[in-house]
Amino acid sequence: TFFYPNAQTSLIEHILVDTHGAHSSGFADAITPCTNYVSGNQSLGRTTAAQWIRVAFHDFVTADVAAGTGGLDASIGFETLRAENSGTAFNDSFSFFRRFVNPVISNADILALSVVMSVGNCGGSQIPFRAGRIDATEGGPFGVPAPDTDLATTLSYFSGAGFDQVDSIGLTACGHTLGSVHHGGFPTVVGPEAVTSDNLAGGIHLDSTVAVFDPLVVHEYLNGTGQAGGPLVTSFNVSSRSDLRLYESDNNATMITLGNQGEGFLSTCVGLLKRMIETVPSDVVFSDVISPIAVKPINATLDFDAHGNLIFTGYIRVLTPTSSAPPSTPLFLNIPLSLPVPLTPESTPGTSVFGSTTFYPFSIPISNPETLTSFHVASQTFSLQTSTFIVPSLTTLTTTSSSVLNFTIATTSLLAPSVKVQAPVPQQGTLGPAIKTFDSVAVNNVGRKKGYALWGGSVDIGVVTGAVSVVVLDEGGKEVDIGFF
Ligand code: HEM
Repeated sequence: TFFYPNAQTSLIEHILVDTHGAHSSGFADAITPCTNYVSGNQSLGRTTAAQWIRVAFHDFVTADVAAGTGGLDASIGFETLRAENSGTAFNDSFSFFRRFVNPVISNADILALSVVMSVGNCGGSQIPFRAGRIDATEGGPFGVPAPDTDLATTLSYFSGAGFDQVDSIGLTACGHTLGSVHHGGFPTVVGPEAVTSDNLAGGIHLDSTVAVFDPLVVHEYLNGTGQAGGPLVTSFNVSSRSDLRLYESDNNATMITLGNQGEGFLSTCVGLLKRMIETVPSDVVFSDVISPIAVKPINATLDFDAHGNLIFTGYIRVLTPTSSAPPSTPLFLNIPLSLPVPLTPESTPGTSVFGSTTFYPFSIPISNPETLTSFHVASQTFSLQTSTFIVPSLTTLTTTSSSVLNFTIATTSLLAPSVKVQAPVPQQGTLGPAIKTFDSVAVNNVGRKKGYALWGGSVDIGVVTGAVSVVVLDEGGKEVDIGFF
């Protein structure tokens, strides 16, 4: 499959941009509307968008930036039984994230992306997202501030993660614009009187707009209006007033500054939350920022149709910003030595905070694959290779409890291709999957078709939690083609 600009960016951009309507990834369903609780009954009074941000905070704050360890590495998945990680948020989130983890999207990247998505889809501004986080294989150190943690200890936890007092106040205010403190999990902060028939976990909102990422928490705290900063300011239990201690620690100077920023608070939060999700172990190499792609080939690949003919198939997705009119001129796909192929859009668009998306399916017969070195659409050129491809119609992953992958690869070369298969699989101690790699998978010649040699192989993977990748490598170990099943 031809991924633009590469598999990791393309698949993450899909989660970020294809949020609603046609071809959505399903990720944003969990936080749509932003009051939604995806892991249980709506009457519990829990909200998924808020949970995701809190989970990322707990993963981050035990970082040791001086040592270059910890941070956003999904170690939190192994730490859910710790008292400092009280509440259902951690297992709720990882159970939902699980199916989105694959060989090019780590648990930690999904967790970081969940922050970007909660903030960006619930009223906040877009946090630039970079990929490449590496998952921890075990729990990390303790050190998450709790409601009864004293100020000095709280500040020392933040400082270990690279955040000074001003940063810590700002980050906490940004986090506490969404969600609640629940009696279920925090009975020493919120009393049993919060529990009602439509609020069974007894959540008291941190500000009056529980599901809107806005500056209200700061204003309500400063003015004593609405939720007055929330239960961590107002708790009946003085020792549980951790937000009050933190906010007052510089005589409210930082909170007043944040209040004076008005909507500018949202940019402050982008900066702080970006730093939070980019606090990672020192061996992480980040990708470029993954931004919405205007003209995007999707699932573009060579394949054989039902009659055994070679086709070039897939979609072109065109993203139209909310402010502009949808594309009106017909779109053409140009391939070398052929007439332009007019593309007809699907009737259902996709929608997102970035605008609307129009999907143009294509399936073009190819008689001279050696000339298909690039294709052009909407004045953009995409280069590709056609000497080796994983054949989608001849590749299957059985989705019974134990999965078997049967794949077929087409090559112009008569040498057997070198194949690596990777699969997300369950692991002990966390709901986050681990990636299992099958190197140098055996292949057999299974015939010829349209000038290609066909190679078949099979991998008995066992339990699989998400998309499995097949990678064809050249002699130098460089990726020639990759497909997901
Ligand atoms: C002194 C530091 C902090 C303390 C002691 C603290 C403590 C807490 C507690 C006890 C809850 C209630 C959880 C529940 O009932 O489910 C909570 C909720 C929350 N916290 Fe913090 N927090 C701190 C800083 C932060 C930071 C820096 C962020 C993120 C940037 C954050 C994000 C959240 C969010 C989004 C919620 C709502 C969760 C939900 O509704 O499920 N917190 N916090």
